[in-house]
Amino acid sequence: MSVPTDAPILTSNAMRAAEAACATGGTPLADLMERAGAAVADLAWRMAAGAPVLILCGPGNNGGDGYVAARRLVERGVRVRVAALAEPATDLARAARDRWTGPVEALGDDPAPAPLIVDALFGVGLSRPLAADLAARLHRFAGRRVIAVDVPSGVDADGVQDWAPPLAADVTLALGALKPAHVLLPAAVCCGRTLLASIGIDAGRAMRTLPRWQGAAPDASAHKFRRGMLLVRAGPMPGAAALSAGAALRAGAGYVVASGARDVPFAAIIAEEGESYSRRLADPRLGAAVVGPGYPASAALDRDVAAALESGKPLVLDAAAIAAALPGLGETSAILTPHEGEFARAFPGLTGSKVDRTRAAAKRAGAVVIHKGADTVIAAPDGRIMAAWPGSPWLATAGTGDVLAGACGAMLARGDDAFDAAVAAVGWHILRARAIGPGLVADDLVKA
Ligand SMILES: NC(=O)C1=CN([C@@H]2O[C@H](COP(=O)(O)OP(=O)(O)OC[C@H]3O[C@@H](n4cnc5c(N)ncnc54)[C@H](OP(=O)(O)O)[C@@H]3O)[C@@H](O)[C@H]2O)[C@@H](O)CC1
Ligand SMILES: [K+]
Repeated sequence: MSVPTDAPILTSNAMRAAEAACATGGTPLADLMERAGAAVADLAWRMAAGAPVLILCGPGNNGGDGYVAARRLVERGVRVRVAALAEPATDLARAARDRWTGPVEALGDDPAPAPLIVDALFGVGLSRPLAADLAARLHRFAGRRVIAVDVPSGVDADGVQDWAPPLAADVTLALGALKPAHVLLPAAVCCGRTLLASIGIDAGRAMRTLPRWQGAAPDASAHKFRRGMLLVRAGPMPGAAALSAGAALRAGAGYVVASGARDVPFAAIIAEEGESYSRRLADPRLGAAVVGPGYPASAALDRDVAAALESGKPLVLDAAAIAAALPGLGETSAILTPHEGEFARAFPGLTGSKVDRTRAAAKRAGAVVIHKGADTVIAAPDGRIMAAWPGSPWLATAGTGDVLAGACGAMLARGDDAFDAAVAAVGWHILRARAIGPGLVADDLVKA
């Protein structure tokens, strides 16, 4: 499973607007469909490696792409069958159908398979779940190699509904831009490897996939305070704060103080017990503070969060500290790192896809939100969105959230914009997890 890095993502409405803008700009929609079909044909030609191909065409423009691909494949000498679910229902799809001169089978009850199936039944126009009888017909192709055109038919491209597609894809070719379904569970796993054919659409940069993480080396004149001084506050489970502090050092912070922690992973971390927390918060060299790892809701947490807010420093707020801080967050530059349960408690009443909900939460809080999970989404209050699918399945283990909070702190402490800091921290976290791989425990992310 993979998606292209730093690639645009559009909802189906935004996709239609981008299409319309293309048409207004002088590129007829038929040209877009021709480019889409050609890209599908090119991929199918490579994947088929000489074997026959069966193209399943739906009634809309997704089916239109299928007819174009069929014509292009035959031009390249591939044996192609086309099976249609219904007559084309759009002018564009009809025109594409008319230019396909081969036979069109009905997609009946017992369709003969082929080594490679191209699923061009439904794309962003799906408006309801697939009928059970169609799903049963498609199940018969299970085990064949499948290319999904734009999205696997049956998934909600916007990622709002969790409809399951009957036929998961080996490769999904997204057209124009990725859609939320390519980067959100449960649909993302059904897409297999997602590729993008940009087909000349201007998709903008507001919503994207994570860029490849490139840790810039500190500049030659860097010293420890310029690289960022971070304060991590420990609660009743100080091991969590120790992980955060260790991660912050690993992620590039120059100087890390763990207030209230005893056993820290590196001698370079200043572990302080006693009453120095407020004094440390007032240190003019301090770049950022982390509160929340290993710190359940309590009066003590409320006091520590209030002191952190009072300091005016950029903050990373994790776990119970998120709900504790929200009422007083104001203009504070902050990164909030909730997992699904914490998100639901901190931001009740939000609807839509994980992208929609995270965007709304960031706006409501006036802070950057990292909505953690296997399909992590990062949102800024100004509408920027970054999707981190696929992360690493090995990150689903205790303590990795504490590590992420520390990495966020390191990036914030060096003066990054909060969204850029969150993106860099998530990228760093995933890259390290992938490098370690099977059997990862959170300590490895810090120590390895
Ligand atoms: N974006 C771009 O730039 C480009 C986009 N292109 C392509 O166009 C695709 C979008 O095309 P699209 O809008 O025509 O919708 P599409 O997904 O083919 O389906 C709509 C049809 O399905 C029907 N229908 C819906 N649900 C159903 C159900 N459960 N069961 C049965 N029927 C159902 C629906 O009928 P209705 O809902 O009215 O009953 C309608 O007839 C896009 O994904 C990409 O592949 C490229 O060609 C070029 C450039
Ligand atoms: K499809």
